[in-house]
Amino acid sequence: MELPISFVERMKTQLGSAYAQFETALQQPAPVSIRLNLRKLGQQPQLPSVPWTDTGYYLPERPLFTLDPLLHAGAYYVQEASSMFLEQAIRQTVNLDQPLRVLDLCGAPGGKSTHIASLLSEDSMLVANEVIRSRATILAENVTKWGSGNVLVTNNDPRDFGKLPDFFDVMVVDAPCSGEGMFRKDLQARQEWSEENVKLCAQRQQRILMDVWEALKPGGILIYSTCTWNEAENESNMAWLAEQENATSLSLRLDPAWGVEASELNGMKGYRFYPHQVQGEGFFLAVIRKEGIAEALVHGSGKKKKHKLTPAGKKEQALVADWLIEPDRFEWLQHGEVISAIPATIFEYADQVYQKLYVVYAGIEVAEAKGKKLKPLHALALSPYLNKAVFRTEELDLESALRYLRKEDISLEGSGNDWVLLQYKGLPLGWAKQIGNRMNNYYPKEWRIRMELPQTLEEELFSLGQYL
Ligand SMILES: C[S@@+](CC[C@H](N)C(=O)[O-])C[C@H]1O[C@@H](n2cnc3c(N)ncnc32)[C@H](O)[C@@H]1O
Repeated sequence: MELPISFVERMKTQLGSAYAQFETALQQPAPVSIRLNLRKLGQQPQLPSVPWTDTGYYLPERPLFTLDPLLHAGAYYVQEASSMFLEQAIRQTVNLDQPLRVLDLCGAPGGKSTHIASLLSEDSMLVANEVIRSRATILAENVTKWGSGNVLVTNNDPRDFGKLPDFFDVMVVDAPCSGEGMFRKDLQARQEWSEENVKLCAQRQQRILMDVWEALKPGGILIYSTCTWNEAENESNMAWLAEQENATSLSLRLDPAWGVEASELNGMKGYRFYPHQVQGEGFFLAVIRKEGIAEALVHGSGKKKKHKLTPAGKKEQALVADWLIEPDRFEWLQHGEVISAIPATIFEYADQVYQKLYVVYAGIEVAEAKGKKLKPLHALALSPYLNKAVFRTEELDLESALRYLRKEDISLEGSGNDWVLLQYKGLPLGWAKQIGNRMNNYYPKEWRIRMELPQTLEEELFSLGQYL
């Protein structure tokens, strides 16, 4: 692997005698890891676990993930292991038992957003943001598959968050960076790297931090991370932030067996991941507290306010309410023909987000109402709040599941005129509609598997199911 010369020089200075081990590790294949969605999968797989998270596992090799229906069902997320350290940062510095408002500023494709969503209580709200429109769509897709009802996906520039001063209890800024930690996986990262680019990245990160700082509550927690090793984009940026603003660095407890390295610059602490010390890619994380006293969270002010979110019509609501388990936990909303549900406990805050930002997706999109016709939406199928009891459900084998996910015609015994929930290994994949003896495939076109199926389909090609 060809590494940029000035990168090598700098890493030699940074790592000293450990440089040779570091370079050897960079020649090895990157480990493959996944993080489970416990709302969907109860069992622990028979796989070695990622030590700093409760839900991360290493796989022996990189399988054909695309051909695992369980991935499309949102049962797990393919995520690089070091990044799962975010869980330690959150668990050790945030009280997760209280309702929180959390922002994941640089969210796409959704590794950290889905992880945060799994850690938060159901009364908390996560705003998963991505500035690039096409990437915000991918983020919304992954958040929808994950199925948490309390996430809003937004498509805004960091500076737009200034319109929500002192709003968030926790902010995660997983900043765009020079990507040195991805060198062994990503040829483009190696080719695009330059000292000049490192400087530009560091400046952009400072701008991003300044833009969102105002939206963090006094006493709130900012978690900053990158997948690069140079000091300019990491510790120096934290020290710079502490010079500009009233910010304190927080320490995390480390288990020495993890191999994570603690660093410090001007009193600002950071945590570094090197491939010769951990089973994961390059990563840096730091936790900062904005000084000041946070006010207690009160849900709703009691005053009548003009809301941007429109309640669903009583008639429509009555027709679809039993499509969710615990329908009373939700506020039912209508936007054009789409009826959706959002946890009542986050309604007021979600409305404030709608007033100020561009929301791409929110809560659970339940149904489309066209005149008297109601169509269940894909997000409902993927939501753990779906009330399966009110729908006809059919279990698919691997081949039919993959054909369904490719949006091909599938045939099932039956007749009538019914919405049918299709499942694989007990997990919903999406909807089909029986019309007479025909079955119409309602899998979202833009999400379909485009890859041709191999001649013989064996579960070992990959299904997480083989490890359960
Ligand atoms: C490291 S990636 C985020 C990965 C994501 N957090 C995850 O875990 O899946 C950084 C993201 O920042 C976005 N980004 C690029 N420029 C940005 C900017 N100026 N402000 C905010 N985000 C930006 C990129 O589009 C990219 O999605």
